[in-house]
Amino acid sequence: MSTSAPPDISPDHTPDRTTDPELAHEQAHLADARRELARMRAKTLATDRAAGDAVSDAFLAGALARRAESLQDDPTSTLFFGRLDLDGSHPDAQGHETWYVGRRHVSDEVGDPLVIDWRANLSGAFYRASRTEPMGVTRRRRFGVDRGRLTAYEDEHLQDATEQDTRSAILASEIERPRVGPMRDIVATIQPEQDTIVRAGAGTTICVQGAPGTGKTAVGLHRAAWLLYAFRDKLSRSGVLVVGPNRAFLEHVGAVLPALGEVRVGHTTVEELVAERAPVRGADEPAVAVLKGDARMATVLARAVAAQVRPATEPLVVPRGAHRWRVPAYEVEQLLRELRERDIRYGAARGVLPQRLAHHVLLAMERSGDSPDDQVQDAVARTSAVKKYVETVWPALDPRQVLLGLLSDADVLARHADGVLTDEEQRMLLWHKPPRSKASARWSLADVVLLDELADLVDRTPSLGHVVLDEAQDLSPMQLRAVGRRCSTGSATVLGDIAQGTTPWATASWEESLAHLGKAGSHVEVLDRGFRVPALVIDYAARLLPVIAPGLGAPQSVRDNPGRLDVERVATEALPDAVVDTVQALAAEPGSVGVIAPESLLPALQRALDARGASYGVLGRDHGDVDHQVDLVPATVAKGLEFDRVVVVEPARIAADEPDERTGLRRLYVVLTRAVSGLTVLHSQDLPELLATAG
Ligand SMILES: Nc1ncnc2c1ncn2[C@@H]1O[C@H](COP(=O)(O)OP(=O)(O)OP(=O)(O)O)[C@@H](O)[C@H]1O
Repeated sequence: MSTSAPPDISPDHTPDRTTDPELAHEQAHLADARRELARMRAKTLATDRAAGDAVSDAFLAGALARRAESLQDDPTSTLFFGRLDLDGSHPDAQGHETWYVGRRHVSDEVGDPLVIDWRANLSGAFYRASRTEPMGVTRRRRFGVDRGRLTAYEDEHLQDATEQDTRSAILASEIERPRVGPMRDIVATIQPEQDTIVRAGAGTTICVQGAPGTGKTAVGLHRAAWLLYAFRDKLSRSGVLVVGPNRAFLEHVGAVLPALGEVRVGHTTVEELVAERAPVRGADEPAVAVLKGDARMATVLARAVAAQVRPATEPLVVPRGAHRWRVPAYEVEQLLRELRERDIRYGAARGVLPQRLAHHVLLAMERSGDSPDDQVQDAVARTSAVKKYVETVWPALDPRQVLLGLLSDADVLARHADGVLTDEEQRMLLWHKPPRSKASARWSLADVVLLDELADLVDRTPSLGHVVLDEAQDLSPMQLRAVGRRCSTGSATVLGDIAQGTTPWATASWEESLAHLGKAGSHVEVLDRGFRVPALVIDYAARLLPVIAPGLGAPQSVRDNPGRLDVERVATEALPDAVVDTVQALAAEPGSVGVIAPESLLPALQRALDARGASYGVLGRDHGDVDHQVDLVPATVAKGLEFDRVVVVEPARIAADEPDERTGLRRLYVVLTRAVSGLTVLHSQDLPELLATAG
């Protein structure tokens, strides 16, 4: 590999930017591309917005405004970060030898591309071409950039057998940069194993198991952006959704897709996803929540809904003029049986029932010599006699009423749970003090997930085109079903790490999770190169792995910097001040600082920080609209986040706050793996045994 490295990469190889002709040539191409982008934008702004009628005009104006916005140049960034030189063998080369790869497509007046989108077919070679499979690439060039200027380039001549592979300094500098603010995109440095996941087809559900910091979240978000590019028509209609563990996480990752030009992707949590069914106002004991999240509940609920259809014991009688038309009960019963056997939702069957009954009335009319037409059938279907009859045999359902019945009445529950749940399990489910009505019930999150299942049994939940489900290891089978029904006709990207499962219902295997999601048999890919956590820190955290996830390995840190690890014991009463001292020392350098502590210690830490005039935010409480260098993070909120430097306070207590030892140590594993450059552990209690003993 030949390089021309900038001061910010390696001071030993500083090129003279003013005289390096190659860099000057590339800088000139960048200037051309900027000019053409400005031209494209000006043309869009000058486009006539009158399409004909007012609605079309408004639609066109909106589309043009969005396009103009997406064509806005960002002077702090460059329009491309890579270049491909191709031989004639690449199928998409179209006679061009040189292609520049960037965040968006830029073309000149006659339509010739100056920059191609990183998601275009051809760009795949930028990420995946190798010496063993050059994909028609003779030279791959990566650019070092600094504040909107090209500062360096690195070349790989993939078809030159004499050239040695060397480590990319540009990739290294990207990975080593101090973290500030929310997560950034990684388009310039997506790795080959990541790119394979990003570009998996629209119909493909893929599950990624990866240790902390292996880029799962980054890959999931880039996959969403790629899908929206490659299948724009289909997916912009059906929609793409990102589901993450909590709001703090969504705020951390929420800027990535807009930065890639995708502003219409929803970001939500499982809790928010099902919130339309009822507000969460109660909580369950862990054992009850585990049971309510068990997939067997789906069978109980399906039975409860099916049982709402009542046998037809009376004939249907429809008065019309001087006549009273009758459909005998056995005929209605036959009709109900047919509808029950069809694979349609309760509500859909109820919707067609009036017409079916009316049709039988019509048959009776015909038998008596009348010749009624379709309008008569419609009129009969709308009569109050038919409506009332439908209400008795196939009543309207409120999911909350059905669940209220199940959880408050032992007989009702026994009828539907017989052979599915044990007597003991049925006892656990029943409310000790049933609420008076569905409106006064204090539904727990697990209840609301059951309501979501019930709602779907009544009326099919619309499916999106694609769902990216992050931290998926933490979802119960019933929660996975809730997400799965939202991509039942689409596909999913399922991201997680079994070792980071911190719920009592966390999954033991991806095969199981995928089956509950409705995507059984989907491919599971493992990522094992760690881009976040430096070696010293990951080795320390990995001491927990044999207990929390036997069989799973630690990531191989690809960071050059081994990182810093300090473990310090202080007296209990001195702990808050020791935390503030450490935070102030760490905050003297650029980069974010996360102080991760057990919930119960937060008030004392806040008092100590306030007393010393420190400026900080509290994640999970404050909204992410203000960026603080220092964040106080309850241990339960830390999942998926990263900070340049992390202070973990009182690990033994973080572990002890969880319902069992394994979950406690898994929580600890999560918090110990948030650091990009350094980890400080401050404790007054003894450390958990696995951390205390040298690894
Ligand atoms: N190819 C890459 N180039 C540069 N940075 C990368 C790359 N892949 C991942 N990263 C960076 O590594 C860090 C960790 O990535 P990410 O948060 O996606 O990991 P994760 O596997 O989801 O971690 P966790 O399991 O802890 O949630 C992020 O800062 C991300 O930008």
